[in-house]
Amino acid sequence: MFKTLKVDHIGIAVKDLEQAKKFYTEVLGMTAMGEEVVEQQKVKVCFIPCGDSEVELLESTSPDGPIAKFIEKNGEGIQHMALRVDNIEAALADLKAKGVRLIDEKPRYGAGGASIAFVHPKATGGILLELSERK
Ligand SMILES: C[C@H](C(=O)O)C(=O)SCCNC(=O)CCNC(=O)[C@H](O)C(C)(C)COP(=O)(O)OP(=O)(O)OC[C@H]1O[C@@H](n2cnc3c(N)ncnc32)[C@H](O)[C@@H]1OP(=O)(O)O
Ligand SMILES: [Co+2]
Repeated sequence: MFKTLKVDHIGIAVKDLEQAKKFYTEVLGMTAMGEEVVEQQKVKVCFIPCGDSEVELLESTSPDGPIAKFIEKNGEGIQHMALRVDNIEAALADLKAKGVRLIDEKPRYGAGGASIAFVHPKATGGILLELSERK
């Protein structure tokens, strides 16, 4: 069994992280945390905490990365939603047993050392869903 605990973050695809950050810090007065490059996902990310959740700004590090492809097709905007789960292995096994279309059958490295896995938008009613377990 697994539990879905909260909205961990909302992932926003941006062309220029530095530029995008300014709205949240200068206009909204939020505090941006450090940046991290997640090679496997071909992204540079920056988290901006907001209460119990976070805004995740994502800039592609490669023209063939998922964020670059998303922006090419849709322009900048919300690219995924991440839900925090207490046990990602159990969650993936449960969703697989229910026949849910998974992008990742095994957890992968996520920013800040999280274990993450993506569920296909076709299985969720149109949202790219990230499951995230933080130790
Ligand atoms: C590291 C950090 C972290 O938090 O730790 C992250 O978040 S990394 C975040 C970046 N990494 C990821 O996003 C990895 C998971 N993403 C992926 O594997 C891929 O982006 C993907 C499989 C969702 C889509 O790949 P693709 O663009 O080549 O596929 P297609 O363009 O053919 O899209 C297939 C169908 O899904 C829809 N679709 C594609 N992307 C999205 C999206 N972000 N939200 C909602 N729907 C989407 C398309 O409109 C299409 O629907 P229709 O057929 O009706 O037109
Ligand atoms: Co994310």
